[in-house]
Amino acid sequence: GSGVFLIVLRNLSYPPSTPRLRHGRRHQFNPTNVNYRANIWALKSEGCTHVLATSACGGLQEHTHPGDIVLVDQFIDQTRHRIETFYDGQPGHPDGVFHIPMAEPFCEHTRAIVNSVCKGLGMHIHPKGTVLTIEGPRFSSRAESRLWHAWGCDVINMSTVPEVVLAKEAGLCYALIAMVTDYDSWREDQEHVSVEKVLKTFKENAHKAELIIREVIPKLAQKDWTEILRQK
Ligand SMILES: CSC[C@H]1O[C@H](OP(=O)(O)O)[C@H](O)[C@@H]1O
Ligand SMILES: Nc1ncnc2[nH]cnc12
Repeated sequence: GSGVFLIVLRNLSYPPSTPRLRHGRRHQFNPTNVNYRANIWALKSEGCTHVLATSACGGLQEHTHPGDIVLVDQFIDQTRHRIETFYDGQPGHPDGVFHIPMAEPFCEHTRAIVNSVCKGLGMHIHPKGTVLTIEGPRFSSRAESRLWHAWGCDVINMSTVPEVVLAKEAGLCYALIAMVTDYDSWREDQEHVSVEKVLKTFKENAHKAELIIREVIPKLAQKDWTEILRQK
């Protein structure tokens, strides 16, 4: 797959805990079957406070070119078969019903640090943007892709919902580095998305995410997050 990883800071200490591969070590879980709850619960149980996620995404606007990076601050959910809460009434799970506010799904403080690191590295990035998450594993039809484009979404993937939602329920600071790999299928003058296109662009640009993450982690560790985490 796209070689995606999550990197997390444990107990605000450095070095961070090991990267976790969202789709499993053999890329055996498709986006519907990723156990988002187990991943986030495991991080929380390990004492993690931050999640830096990367995702290979399609570009839904002219300005979100393949090769670009978007620091996503909003999502639109078009998934259909996913559990988005730990509070599901099952035995052994947290009690009650949780109507969690979702006006600000991502951690603005973590995003600000990622943004300043990108600036320092001289990288041209998009400091904010909206991701649309589809169920997959199929890509969007051209009509769907045009609709997402008309809605004004910036990028599209298959993994941010419910990952960011569960991270928020768990009180983790979650930031997403969206790596644009293709133009999805809304443009007739451009090659439509395919796995080959995604993997090729991802490989060519993965070093950017690595550079960013290497610098962001020690910066996260330097900041006092007590108050921010207390309010989560
Ligand atoms: C391999 S193309 C579709 C696949 O790529 C993205 O994965 P990730 O978010 O884990 O980087 C997208 O969400 C789809 O799961
Ligand atoms: N066009 C696209 N749609 C959904 N997920 C993607 N991941 C990378 N490109 C994508």
